Amino acid sequence: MIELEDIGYVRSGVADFATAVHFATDIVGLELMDSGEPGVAHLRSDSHHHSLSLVEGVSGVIASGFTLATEDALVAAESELERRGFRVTRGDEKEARSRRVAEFIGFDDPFGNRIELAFGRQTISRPVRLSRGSGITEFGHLCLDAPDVREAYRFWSSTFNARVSDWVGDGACLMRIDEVHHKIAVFQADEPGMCHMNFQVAELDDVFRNWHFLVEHGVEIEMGPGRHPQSGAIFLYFLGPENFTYEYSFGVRRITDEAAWRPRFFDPDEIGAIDMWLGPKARTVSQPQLRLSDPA
Ligand SMILES: CC(C)c1ccc(C(=O)O)c(O)c1O
Ligand SMILES: [Fe+2]
Repeated sequence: MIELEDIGYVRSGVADFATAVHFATDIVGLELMDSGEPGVAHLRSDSHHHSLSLVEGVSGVIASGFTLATEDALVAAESELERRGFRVTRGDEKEARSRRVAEFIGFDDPFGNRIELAFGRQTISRPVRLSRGSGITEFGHLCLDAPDVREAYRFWSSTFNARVSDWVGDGACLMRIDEVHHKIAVFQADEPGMCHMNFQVAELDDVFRNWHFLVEHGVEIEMGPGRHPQSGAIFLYFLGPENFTYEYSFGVRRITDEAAWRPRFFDPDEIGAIDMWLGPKARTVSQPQLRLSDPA
């Protein structure tokens, strides 16, 4: 069993680099860090150097990064994954530098999502300088696509310390690795990919201020504002360039009594299964418009 310390970063390829960087900064509000690498933009949301990297090239998610607590844990994880039959590669110095980590390994999960495990992620002491007043406080969670969500849960819970917090039918599984209701989610989709990347905001008002801002700037709102019955968070999903879905949310539940928590099963065909406010795009999970990464 490999103990994930935290979620770390998303690395995503973008064909139109300038447009994607403009969106991540001026629209989403992330801080653009000086990467020192042409064609790579690091976007900061919290005390870490970055949580999103945009890499000029082929469009689509490159990897999802997680942190481990120690170098020994990384070495042990490498052996453990190899023992389980995964082909593990170790990042070289240049690649580690680009991720602002000391060391990392990478492998493909059983569905084709590239996963990286890192040790020694860089912390920045000065406060974040958000590009606009979006109220972002941290990278909240990432949601991966997989064709079989139950199978994905089996992978995450048997390989890592991921525990299911809630299910939405067979369509979505929300998993925690610490007290936060979920930091990893899996959403049913035919292909591997990134369903969405979530950023927490400081107050409820930020969700609504951001909503107005996004609408005024012609950004496609995919769902919300609404409230998830699972984490209890007020959410807003919107579509960035190259089909990259962002989510802002506020007020995610913390599971403080680990022994007492029982995962709940929400029926995707039930009204309000993922939005207690019954917003137009969120009546049921089985509706095709909830394919967050595919707005068509
Ligand atoms: C619809 C997706 C998978 C979803 C469902 C529930 C929550 C939550 O409770 O916060 C999410 O963040 C989601 O992204
Ligand atoms: Fe989410």
